[in-house]
Amino acid sequence: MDDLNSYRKQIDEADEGIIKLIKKRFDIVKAVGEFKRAQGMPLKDNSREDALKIKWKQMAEENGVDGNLGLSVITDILRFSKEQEMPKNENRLLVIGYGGMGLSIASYFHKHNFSNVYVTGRHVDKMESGIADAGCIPIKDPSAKDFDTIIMATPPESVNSDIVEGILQDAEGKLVMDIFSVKTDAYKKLLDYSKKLNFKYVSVHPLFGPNQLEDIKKIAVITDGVDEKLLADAEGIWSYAGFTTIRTTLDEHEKAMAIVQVLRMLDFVALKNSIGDLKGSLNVDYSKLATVSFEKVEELIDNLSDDNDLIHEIVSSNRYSKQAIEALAKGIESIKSEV
Ligand SMILES: C=C(O[C@@H]1C=C(C(=O)O)C=C[C@H]1O)C(=O)O
Repeated sequence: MDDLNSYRKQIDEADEGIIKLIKKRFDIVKAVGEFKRAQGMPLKDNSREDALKIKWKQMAEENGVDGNLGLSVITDILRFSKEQEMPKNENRLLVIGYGGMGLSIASYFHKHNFSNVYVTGRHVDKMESGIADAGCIPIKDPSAKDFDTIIMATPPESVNSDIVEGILQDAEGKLVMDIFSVKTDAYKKLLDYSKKLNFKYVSVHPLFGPNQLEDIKKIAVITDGVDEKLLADAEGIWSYAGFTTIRTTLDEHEKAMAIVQVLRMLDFVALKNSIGDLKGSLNVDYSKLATVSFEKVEELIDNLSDDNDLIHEIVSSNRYSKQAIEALAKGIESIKSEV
């Protein structure tokens, strides 16, 4: 037993050494960050990062450690390293809406260098602990005057609600962004408001769901009628936190969503219905023999079919939905003739 304790003591010492060296590395990275900012250089340097990854893999192997472990350690270090380099962003963000997307986005901003992230909503008092757990500040009856940027993480129909109207009344000169997945009625209404109330309006669409923020964080930014300076300001907010922004026109977004959202949703609904039908007519319990791939597909279908309102909203508001339905029907027809 004494031997085990003595080994563990040595392991603990080695671990402490690792942490201390990581801290030493972060301190140097911070200094690099200050140097680069003073020089006006970009903080991230992809070629240096690639070279480090190759070097760490080699170094690990030369020291009898699995090269993949070396690679995975430096990849993690680099991820945190850039956060060390970034100074806190003092932009005062107000997120309206504490649903899945609102809270995920607010918490992501908080975790990635934004120090002032406030969240509001109709029953914000009931959500105070959830919002605080996400590192953000719950606020009741906020005034837009106290913020720089307002992100509307609410359903599109909220543009007609007293709470949103109340906040926007005071938003003159502020940057307002919605994250609606369909850019039709609510988008037009916000556009009208922005002209009447003189706020800066940029419409964006996160191309991920509330539980997917650790993966790819792509955000579509609608460019129609937005000048370059305002576009850059809006993109700057997202990219500071590590989101990737993608410029698109309203029409290109609609067309792409006819495939990415409408076609996929209809296809899944059709698949769900036909799985049910075939299960009935064959009278088989297929689930016990389901493959991993099938289970993945079923999970996607289940996630989607929980949200009939969303499907309805997306399908009914996209002006290319009819074409998507025709394409789907044609796709099935062509299978029939091939088989
Ligand atoms: C510290 C630097 O800045 C960033 C952080 C790096 C690191 O942690 O090693 C490497 C490249 C940059 O993305 C640098 O350029 O050396």
